[in-house]
Amino acid sequence: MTDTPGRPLPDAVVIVLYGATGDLASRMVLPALDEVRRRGLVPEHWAVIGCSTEDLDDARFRDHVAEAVRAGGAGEDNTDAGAWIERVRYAGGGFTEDDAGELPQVLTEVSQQVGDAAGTEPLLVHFLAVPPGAFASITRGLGRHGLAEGSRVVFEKPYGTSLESFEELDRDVKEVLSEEQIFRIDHFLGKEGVQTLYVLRFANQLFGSEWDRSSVEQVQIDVPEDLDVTNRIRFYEETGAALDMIVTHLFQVAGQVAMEPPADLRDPDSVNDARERVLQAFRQLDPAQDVVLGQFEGYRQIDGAAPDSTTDTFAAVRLWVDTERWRGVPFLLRTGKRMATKAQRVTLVLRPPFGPLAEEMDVPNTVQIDISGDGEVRLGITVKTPGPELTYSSGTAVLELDDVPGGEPLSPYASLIHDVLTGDRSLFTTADGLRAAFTAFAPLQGKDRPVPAVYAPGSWGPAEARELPAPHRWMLGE
Ligand SMILES: NC(=O)C1=CN([C@@H]2O[C@H](COP(=O)(O)OP(=O)(O)OC[C@H]3O[C@@H](n4cnc5c(N)ncnc54)[C@H](OP(=O)(O)O)[C@@H]3O)[C@@H](O)[C@H]2O)C=CC1
Ligand SMILES: O=C1O[C@H](COP(=O)(O)O)[C@@H](O)[C@H](O)[C@H]1O
Repeated sequence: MTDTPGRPLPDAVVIVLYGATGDLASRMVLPALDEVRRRGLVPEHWAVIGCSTEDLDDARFRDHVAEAVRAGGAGEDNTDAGAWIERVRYAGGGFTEDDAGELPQVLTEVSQQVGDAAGTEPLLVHFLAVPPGAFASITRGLGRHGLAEGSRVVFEKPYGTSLESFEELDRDVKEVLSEEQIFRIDHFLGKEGVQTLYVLRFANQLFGSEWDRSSVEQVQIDVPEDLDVTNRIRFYEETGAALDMIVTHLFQVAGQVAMEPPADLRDPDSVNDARERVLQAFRQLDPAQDVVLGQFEGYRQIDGAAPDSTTDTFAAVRLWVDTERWRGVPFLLRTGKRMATKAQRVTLVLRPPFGPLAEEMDVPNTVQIDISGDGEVRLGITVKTPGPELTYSSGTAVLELDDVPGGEPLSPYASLIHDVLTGDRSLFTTADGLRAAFTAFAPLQGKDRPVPAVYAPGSWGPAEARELPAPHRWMLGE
């Protein structure tokens, strides 16, 4: 078992996974539960209960878990997974305020077993991998059926889709839970590359001393995807790229880049506070100057899309962070579906050097952090071209994080689940942070929202988006 320094795992835990047969639970959460188990990041005494609407028995649900874990890529030698899966229980009938289904009975049995074995009452974790429309009803149910007290509750995204719906949901949730019990997931914050951002900055004077407007000309947070949306068209028609990615993931990553130094990096509240506080300095987006939306050609022909749909499948924005550190430095955020490539990169574009070479450098230095997969740090630097002449070449030095001695990257969901178990809230969004994010984003949900420009599938999005990073280009392409 591995505790976060200063943050022990509880002696015993029971995790209830709501929506246990759904897509997210099957593809992400169940494999991540096995990952934390394999890595020794769960207490000795732990159990999982799946809760969903489907009519299954324990045996059939265990088959489902085994298949999810196998498909999640645990590897051929994951033979001991059977031991925990054999203890998994299933509670059918769903769970709402009015009808708790089979859960109370199953939970009583499992808590008793785990508690007896551990000699202490287990911590109860509720993981809500259910459609957002069910968040409020399940939370009220936790209160009404006596399952809220002392528990931790994980909410999937989106926790609200506008400032108003966020406030309404948060009001409902807070009638039952305190802020300290609430863990709002943004899985981008669990990525190794995103977590390395502040360590890179605060542990290395080389970067820490330059992490402001005196050295950084612009910040790019670029997440192009080549994915299609055909299999998620209902969700996509209601959401679009900006709401799905910008106000959620990319704003949080921007907060991670832009935050002021936390008082104590080992204190989750202090880290969380620093990141979420800077969101309050995000200026409201200006749709006329700073936003380009796009829709890929052919989107409206997808079965399920409205023939006159104005849903955005691409969004690029120029965000301004009104703090002393970042005043005047554009944060350029871009994402879209069916683009030329799939990548996830944060780039700090540095100002030209002072001194004798200032006029000669036409390729800017960059600090790049790849936040996909296990993460990578890349330094775009200029060196003397080896040879007899004094000429210059730009190159990239790459550090893959899984090559770091002792490094064994965790997937984002495994990392965040471990944090829930230890009660570390540093990588979870707060109500104040989300309020600030939705406030900055609100102009994109009003009458001034731009009409999406059409772009060719497989491209870098609408041509208009090329202007946003001027005088530079999007570092990943076009
Ligand atoms: N899928 C993904 O890639 C991602 C999903 N998310 C978020 O994860 C959450 C789940 O999404 P996803 O897995 O795709 O959705 P799914 O529809 O695939 O799964 C949700 C499951 O929850 C069940 N459910 C609904 N209400 C209840 C209830 N009251 N009690 C117990 N179970 C219930 C549903 O049953 P039934 O079908 O019978 O209603 C369904 O099995 C959403 O908040 C989504 O926004 C976030 C990021 C990515
Ligand atoms: O939440 C979401 O994230 C994915 C990208 O996630 P990643 O695991 O590939 O980093 C995105 O494709 C999806 O539209 C969005 O809902």
